[in-house]
Amino acid sequence: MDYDSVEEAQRLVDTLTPGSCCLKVGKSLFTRAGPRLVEAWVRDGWDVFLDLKFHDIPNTVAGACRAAADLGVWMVNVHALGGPAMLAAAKTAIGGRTGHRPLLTAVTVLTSHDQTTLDAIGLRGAPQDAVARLTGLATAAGLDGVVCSAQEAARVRAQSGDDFRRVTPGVRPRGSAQDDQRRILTPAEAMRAGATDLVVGRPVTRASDPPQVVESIANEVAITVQAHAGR
Ligand SMILES: O=c1ccn([C@@H]2O[C@H](COP(=O)(O)O)[C@@H](O)[C@H]2O)c(=O)[nH]1
Repeated sequence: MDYDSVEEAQRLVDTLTPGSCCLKVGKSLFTRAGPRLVEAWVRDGWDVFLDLKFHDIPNTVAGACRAAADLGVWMVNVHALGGPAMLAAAKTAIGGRTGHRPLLTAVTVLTSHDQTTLDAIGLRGAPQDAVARLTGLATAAGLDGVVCSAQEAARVRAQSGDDFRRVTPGVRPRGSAQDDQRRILTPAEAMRAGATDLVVGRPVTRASDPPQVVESIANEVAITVQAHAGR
């Protein structure tokens, strides 16, 4: 839901049904529309992924996670780069709740990053090695999964098990623009690689017929899952 206006976002939501997909609210729409829009979509039955990627001192991140959980969202995330103490604080804030408990995932290496970016910011090794290190931190802290590129999904599953979610942005249907993403796969490739949740933004939001693109991605995913089940 990376739209510049609530009206545009709501226009797309009105063409979709909960169950066909989830809604991801990130920094741009949240900064514009705030928590009331998230609450309204939750009330309407949507699973909302609040993608605010909290990254701060442990106490602040814990407070932000509690606030996100109070909105009733389905999933919330933090940056694994915040380190073990911050991840533990986020886990305690969410895991210690009675009642609604959102899934808690950690961003490993942004899908817009490649080797050149990691070298520039001083993150050691290849992107897949940094993803593995940060997945180790998220797993040790008891999180529900990580955000990574689908290119690393198989390795994350091997490292942390089937139940540990692999949430994958950087998904691009064949023929669509790569934009600023660097580590990408198609929906079918992402499913085959072991992604559990596909994140698709601009290929949908910038399409002339967004609901048609959502349907076509859902079909591609369903066909891939069926083919996999038949093996
Ligand atoms: O590593 C990451 C983590 C989050 N994102 C977010 O996902 C969407 C992707 O949008 P596209 O338009 O499909 O590129 C966007 O909201 C990012 O903030 C990510 O891309 N990579």
